[in-house]
Amino acid sequence: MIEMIDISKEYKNGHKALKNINIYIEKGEFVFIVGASGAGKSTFIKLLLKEENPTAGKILLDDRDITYLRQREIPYLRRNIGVVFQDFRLLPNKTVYENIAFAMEIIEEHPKNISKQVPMILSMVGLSERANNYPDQLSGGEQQRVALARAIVNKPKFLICDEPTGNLDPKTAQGIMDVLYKINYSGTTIIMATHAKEIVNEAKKRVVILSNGEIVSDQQKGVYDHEN
Ligand SMILES: Nc1ncnc2c1ncn2[C@@H]1O[C@H](COP(=O)(O)OP(=O)(O)OP(=O)(O)O)[C@@H](O)[C@H]1O
Repeated sequence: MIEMIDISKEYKNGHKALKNINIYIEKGEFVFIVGASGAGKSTFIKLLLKEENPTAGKILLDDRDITYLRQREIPYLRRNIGVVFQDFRLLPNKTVYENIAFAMEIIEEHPKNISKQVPMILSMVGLSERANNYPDQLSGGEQQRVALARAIVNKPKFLICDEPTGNLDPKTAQGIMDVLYKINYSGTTIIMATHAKEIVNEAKKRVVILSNGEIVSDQQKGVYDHEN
């Protein structure tokens, strides 16, 4: 589970990006975080990834207080949280296989596990045929599948996605969503920040709406029908 208790974030320039956020995300949930540009979605995600610290409140991850972590405690978090961004962020000089394997190498997985796990994940995201291609030889949708494979190869409990379909056409985006639903079905908790109304409204999942740094709606099988 992830829990935020009375979380606020004020940036150094005095801007209050999040105000008194209270949210509890159960293991296995799929949660959309939506809201207009500037509503605080990226800040919410940065707090979970420990890229920013809150100015008030508490964050719990599986009952462990992660509000303030020391540098040496961050790897604990990174093993539990996979992450995917709008712009894929693949390593251009590594093949698809190597990009995914690299995520396992940095946590010092045994080479035997790597050579077993990477082909399995590639098959799960439908990219077995592309293992030896480089990122610039792939379509946007394929690159995002590689990013997804890399994010889940170490079996994190949580997958955080920041606009994962933002650079993709609707059909390709739907393909990415299908992979995300499959990952969620296998037990991974997913938190996805997005502007993609159609995807949110079709999904019938939990929808949390942020507006000016506050949660203004939090509904199971929710919809995102606000203007902008
Ligand atoms: N490092 C920063 N310093 C000061 N203000 C910031 C910083 N990062 C974000 N903000 C401000 O905080 C508010 C929330 O920003 P955030 O990036 O979380 O919004 P968002 O909902 O993700 O927007 P978008 O959909 O455009 O990515 C905005 O008004 C933004 O200008």
